[in-house]
Parts: sequence; structure tokens; C-alpha cells
Amino acid sequence: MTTERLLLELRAVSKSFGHTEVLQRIDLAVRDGEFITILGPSGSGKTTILRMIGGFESPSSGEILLDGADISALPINKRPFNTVFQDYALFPHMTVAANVGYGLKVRGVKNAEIDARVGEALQLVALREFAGRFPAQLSGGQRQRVALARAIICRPRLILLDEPLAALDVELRHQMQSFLKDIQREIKTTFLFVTHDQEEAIAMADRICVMNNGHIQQLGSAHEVYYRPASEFVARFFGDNNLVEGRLGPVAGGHRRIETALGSLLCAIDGQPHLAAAPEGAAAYAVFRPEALSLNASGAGDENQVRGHVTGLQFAGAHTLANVRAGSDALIHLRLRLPSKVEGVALAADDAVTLHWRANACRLVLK
Ligand SMILES: Nc1ncnc2c1ncn2[C@@H]1O[C@H](COP(=O)(O)OP(=O)(O)OP(=O)(O)O)[C@@H](O)[C@H]1O
Repeated sequence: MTTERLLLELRAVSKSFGHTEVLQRIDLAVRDGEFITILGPSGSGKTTILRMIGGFESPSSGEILLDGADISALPINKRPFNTVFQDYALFPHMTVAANVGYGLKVRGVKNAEIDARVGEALQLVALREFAGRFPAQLSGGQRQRVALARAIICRPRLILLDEPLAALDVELRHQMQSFLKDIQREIKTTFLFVTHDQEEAIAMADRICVMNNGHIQQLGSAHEVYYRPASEFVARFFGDNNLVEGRLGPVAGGHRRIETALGSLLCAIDGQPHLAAAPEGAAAYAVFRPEALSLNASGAGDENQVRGHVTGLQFAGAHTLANVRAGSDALIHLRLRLPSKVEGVALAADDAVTLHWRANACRLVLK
């Protein structure tokens, strides 16, 4: 359960290696009990953020606060955090129970208490009967659960997870995603989870922090980041979005027009005051998802409408994506998503179509 209380704050944190600045004035406020995923392409600085919070690296400038107090000078073992690494970092010569209890042992906790807490932690990750095994005798998913039990047992305030599921195959990865989420809800500990996988970030997070090039591009709920991208980068990063370039027109309440080669489109701007404030004529994109488009009469009455021709169909299992050359401009292709049917979708290449979409499903990002 997330509270409004702040647990951790990064204030204007920058990090350079030599002359290269890899993080630039990062501000991030983490609430107590929330699950945040840090999402971004390779090299965007995700791991560096986690390593600075964990104490493995120091910021070049800026502050990291825990409960409002600066922890920059606090060594790793004094921070009430635990890290789960991608390779799990289990001790191969120790049993599962010894691996899980290790953190308590080095803290001088008595054996009887260690045994009891190891039992509880293994129970939580459903590995009680594996206590006497060695890591080499476990599957990848089981090793992952041992690593999690080892992180949980010291009752940290915050668990840092660096691509912990990257080595697992897709099915196991999905199982572990729900497993991790369930455990996080049960123990009510704050999780900061690094991934480069959009679907994983959406499936797990209370809030997603999207990074690119050492900057936070957007921090918001999965729904916000998906349907209300704050920048062109975020709009392009999440899947097959349609982006149509144009110039901003007038504002009308919670909506704004954009003049494009497809005509004038109406977009929602509620909750994004910078879009109401941007000058008329500014370069921008209308952004709308393939699943927001409906075909022909089924969407009549929607504020936005464009005619086009189907150029190709792509079967993708549960849905089929259609490419549509829109308007008279050969350069504008839109993607339309239809539910697949056993008899195939009722569309073929060269079909003339009219696409409709609602203003509420059409957002703007500045160019
Ligand atoms: N110790 C280091 N010395 C020099 N450069 C580094 C060091 N650690 C990271 N970098 C650089 O900092 C940038 C950010 O790296 P980081 O590992 O934080 O990215 P990431 O988003 O986690 O990437 P990935 O998804 O590939 O793990 C990269 O350009 C990387 O090469």
C-alpha cells in the first residue's frame, strides 16, 4: 500500500564518469510503500541511479535523502536497503537457508532467530522444502526467489532490483512478475525495479519513471505514461503509437487543435498545462494509439476522422495490425489495431477505409 509519505528523494542528482555526464539533475521522490519501475533504453542511466541509492556509487552533485535526511555519506551496509541483482549473486557453496540467513548472521543475530526468520522468508517465496539445497540444484526462477528472500529477510525499507527477471524465459518471467508484485503487496516494502521492457514496467509498477540519455522523461502511473506521454521520446518508446506532425492551433477548454497534413485534429490537453500555454504555430505531434482507431461507421461521431487505403496487414495473434496510408500524403502511415478472428479480419490490401478516433484518445507532444 502506498502512502503519501516520502521515503526517498533524489534532488538535482548528477553523475559523471570522467568527462561524461551520465545523469543530469535527476529529481525523484519515492513514496513509502510504492512500486516504481525505472524504464529506459540501454545506457540511459537506470543502473547508475540504483547504484547511487544503494551506495555503490556517489553522486557527483545533488542530494539523496532518506526520511528527509541526507544519506550521501552513509556506507552501503548502513543503508536500510537491499539489492537484488540480475545474476542473483548467491553463494554457490552455501545452502539456500544459509544464503537467505547470511545477512542476519553478519549482523550477529542469534541462531534461533535466524532459523525462524529464514523459515518465514522461505515460506513467503514458497521455497521452504528447498532449504537444504545448493544454488546449482535450483532452477533460474527458484534462484531468483532465494535472492528475493535474502533481500527481504533484513526487513529493509527499500528493495532495489536491477533487471532481476532478465535471465528468465518469457513464461517464467510473467509468473515472477505477478509473484514479485504479490510479495511487495504483502510485505508493504518500497520496490525500485529497473527494466528495459515496457510491458514489464506497465505490468508491475504503481508509477513508471521513463529515462532517456540521463534524464527523466516522465514519471507517472502506467496509464498516464501510456495514454498521456509527456514527450516525443515517451510516445515513441511505448509500442506502435501513431504520431502525426503539425502546428498547434487554438485552445478550447481541455482541448487543442493541431493543423496537420491529414487536416485539423482535435486533441485532449487536460492535465498538461504546458500544452495550453505553448504558442499557436508551435511544432508538435498528435499522438494516438492503434487501438484508439475505429473503422468506418463504427466510430461515426468521433471528433477526428481521416480517409485512407490499407497497405498491409500483420497478424499478431490476439490482434491484427493494419497499416493505412492516410489522406493524400503518401508519407503518413497510420497503424490500426483490430481483434483477430478465426476467419480473418474483414480488410484487405488496397481497401479504402475511413478511420475515426475520439479527441480524448488523441494527445499532443511538442516537437
Ligand atoms: N563505472 C563506469 N565508468 C564509466 N562509464 C560508466 C560506468 N558505469 C556506467 N557508465 C556509463 O553510464 C551510462 C549509463 O549506464 P547505466 O548502466 O546506468 O545504464 P542503464 O540504463 O542501466 O543501461 P543497461 O540497460 O544497458 O544496463 C552508460 O553510457 C555507461 O556506459
